[in-house]
Amino acid sequence: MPERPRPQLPTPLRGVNFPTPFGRRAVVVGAGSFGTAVAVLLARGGLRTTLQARTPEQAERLDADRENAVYLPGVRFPDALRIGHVGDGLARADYVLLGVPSRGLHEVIDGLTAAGLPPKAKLVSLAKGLVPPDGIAPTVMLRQSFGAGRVGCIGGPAHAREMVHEGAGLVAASEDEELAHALAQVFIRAGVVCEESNDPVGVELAGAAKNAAALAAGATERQGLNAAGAAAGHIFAEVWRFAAMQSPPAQPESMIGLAGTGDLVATALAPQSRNRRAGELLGEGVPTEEIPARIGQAVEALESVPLLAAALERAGVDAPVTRGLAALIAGELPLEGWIGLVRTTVPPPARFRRLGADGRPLRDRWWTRLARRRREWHAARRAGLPAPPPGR
Ligand SMILES: NC(=O)C1=CN([C@@H]2O[C@H](COP(=O)(O)OP(=O)(O)OC[C@H]3O[C@@H](n4cnc5c(N)ncnc54)[C@H](OP(=O)(O)O)[C@@H]3O)[C@@H](O)[C@H]2O)C=CC1
Ligand SMILES: O=C(CO)COP(=O)(O)O
Repeated sequence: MPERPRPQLPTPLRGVNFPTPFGRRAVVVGAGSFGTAVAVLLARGGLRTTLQARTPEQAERLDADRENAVYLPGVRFPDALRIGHVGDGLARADYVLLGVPSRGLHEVIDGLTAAGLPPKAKLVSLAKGLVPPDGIAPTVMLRQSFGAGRVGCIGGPAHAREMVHEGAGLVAASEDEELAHALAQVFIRAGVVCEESNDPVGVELAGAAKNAAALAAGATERQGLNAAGAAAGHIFAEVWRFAAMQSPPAQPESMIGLAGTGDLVATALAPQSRNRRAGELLGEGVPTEEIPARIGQAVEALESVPLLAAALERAGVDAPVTRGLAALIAGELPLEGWIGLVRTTVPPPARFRRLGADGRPLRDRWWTRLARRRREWHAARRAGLPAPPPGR
């Protein structure tokens, strides 16, 4: 695709002026399609950027070709973009962006200090999945080791190739305002819209939910588009209930804005979407273990959905559709059972709460709680799934 002139986007007006990050050093770890695309933008946006491939051989190839012929063919590297490999380490980096799929993040995060991460360097996850084995959001894992002020993530509709040539709708999220602003400024300078958010976990859960919802829709679309839409809607609502329980609670804007609904539409409509395609293959009866090789790239939802379902269950969230999708992926629920589940699940009704004299909601009456529990028990039984945890 030829390079087209990129729009000059205005830098958002703001009350606080932070120093501009231009000229500082960024390292992108992971030279897949998204890591490569982000590195191209950072270099274009004025950061002194190095893209680190996994091996010296891969790095040599990328540098000789000045393009990533495996993961992002046809995108020429800017002259300013340097190429290296993870063995080069991270000394002198101001920003380290992690462009590896979530299943590899644990290993990469554990190795950051040994790789010479400078004490003030900021860490930014690009992943849209959860980190095994506990299924935690990447920025939660990063903040446990490095503190919330150094950590951020990127979300939003951003297919790699289109982002480089035409733009995307990015969200830069961090609990640190300066970091969110600095990242957004670099992307805007590179010609790509980027919203600033202070809700990194909400943005990450929105990204994981959209991949799960796209896979669910793909697995259901042959049976009917209403069913596909219902599958996606149930999953969004179930993950949202979990997101609202986080500390600090996720914000609704993360789920309904660019990072959630916006990215879901981009993924569901994209002919090249890996997550939706993986769902379609499941719907055609292809066994889960054959799907990654057929797609040839990271399919986040295949690994994140089981982690998401377990996390929702641990948190006591009623999530029959996410649980059913995990069971479909594990081969424990046949396709007909999955479709039946999607077609018959009724979301919990709104809670019409009685208010006490102090204006606070009173606990539900015992028969209301019993009726809710019976409904959930019957839904699980119809789908052939274990009964949901009691006590909600
Ligand atoms: N592609 C896209 O359009 C978008 C992707 N994302 C997210 O970005 C993340 C990465 O996805 P994407 O780039 O598409 O994935 P790809 O499958 O295209 O590439 C993954 C890359 O990560 C490398 N890698 C894996 N483990 C390591 C490691 N331990 N050290 C160094 N490199 C490693 C792989 O190297 P090797 O080739 O050696 O295996 C490969 O280069 C995912 O979470 C995805 O959801 C987000 C927005 C858009
Ligand atoms: O996250 C993406 C676009 O924002 C890419 O989604 P797929 O991995 O399904 O292609």
